[in-house]
Amino acid sequence: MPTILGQNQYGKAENRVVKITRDGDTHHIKDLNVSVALSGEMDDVHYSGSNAHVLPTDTTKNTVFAFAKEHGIESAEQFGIHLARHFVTSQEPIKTARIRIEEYAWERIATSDANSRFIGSDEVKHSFVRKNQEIRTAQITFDGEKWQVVSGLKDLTVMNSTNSEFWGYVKDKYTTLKEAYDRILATDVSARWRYNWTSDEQRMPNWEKSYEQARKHMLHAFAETYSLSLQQTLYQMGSRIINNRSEIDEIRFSLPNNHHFLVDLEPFGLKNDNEVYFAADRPYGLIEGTVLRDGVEPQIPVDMTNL
Ligand SMILES: O=c1[nH]c(=O)c2[nH]c(=O)[nH]c2[nH]1
Repeated sequence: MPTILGQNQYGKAENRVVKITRDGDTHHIKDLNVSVALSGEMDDVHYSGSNAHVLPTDTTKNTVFAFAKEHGIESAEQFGIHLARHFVTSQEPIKTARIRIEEYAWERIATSDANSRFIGSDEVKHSFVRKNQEIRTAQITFDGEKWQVVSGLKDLTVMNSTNSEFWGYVKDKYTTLKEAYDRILATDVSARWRYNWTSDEQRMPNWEKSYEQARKHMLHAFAETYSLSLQQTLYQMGSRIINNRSEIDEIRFSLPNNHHFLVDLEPFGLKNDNEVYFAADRPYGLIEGTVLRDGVEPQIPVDMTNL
């Protein structure tokens, strides 16, 4: 045969499942985008078209919705673990399941405003505004023995309006950038972190707490680092998480440097004393890197933070 089949996987991508949990008249929302990718003994379907090993992608979609009802959605990670375990243990030919999840967060609309027409009503218990700050991500992979859980977030937009400098860099004949001793540092954080939990189902991390803590540590490190480069800030954010969270061994960041250029106001006879900036959307610097616990092998793919 002149050709052979290489890596392959299949499943239903982007199942948008919204689960409302009713606790009396107080409701809770979980809003997920779930992508299923299965792989295993799938040579025949590719070579001859025999579907004998193929669980339809349509079934994987139905399973996502049925599991939301049967198991509930405690956390993105826990939900992904249920799904991955189900596909690998219920279907002989399926050897590995990878579940990718994006979670969109919602928060209750606060109605403490004295003028609110909702005061005294039940509205606050079932009215939500989508938190547009960040999207939470989770990827769960199970091969029948070992688990790999990589959680993360994207589009977490942050800015320091001072405490950032950039100078002392290489200058060649094309360099025009002026050294900055007080600049804006802004980025949209995309991060993926890997848990060292791989097998003992009795000792799973607390996924919700771990996410909140990882997010908190990266934000605190961003705010507290007096930055000489975004690269330095990246390392501080990662090492703060590794040092404070023993369940996390590796974290990878993709950080666009959202440039803010001082606007020349001289033509209008005005002095710009680091007050008025042009926020450029492109091109942007792109600073990416992994921070690891010492002695640990990296496993998060280089491109994963761009998903
Ligand atoms: O924090 C930065 N890192 C760079 O590598 C870089 N390069 C550049 O032009 N501006 C910046 N800023």
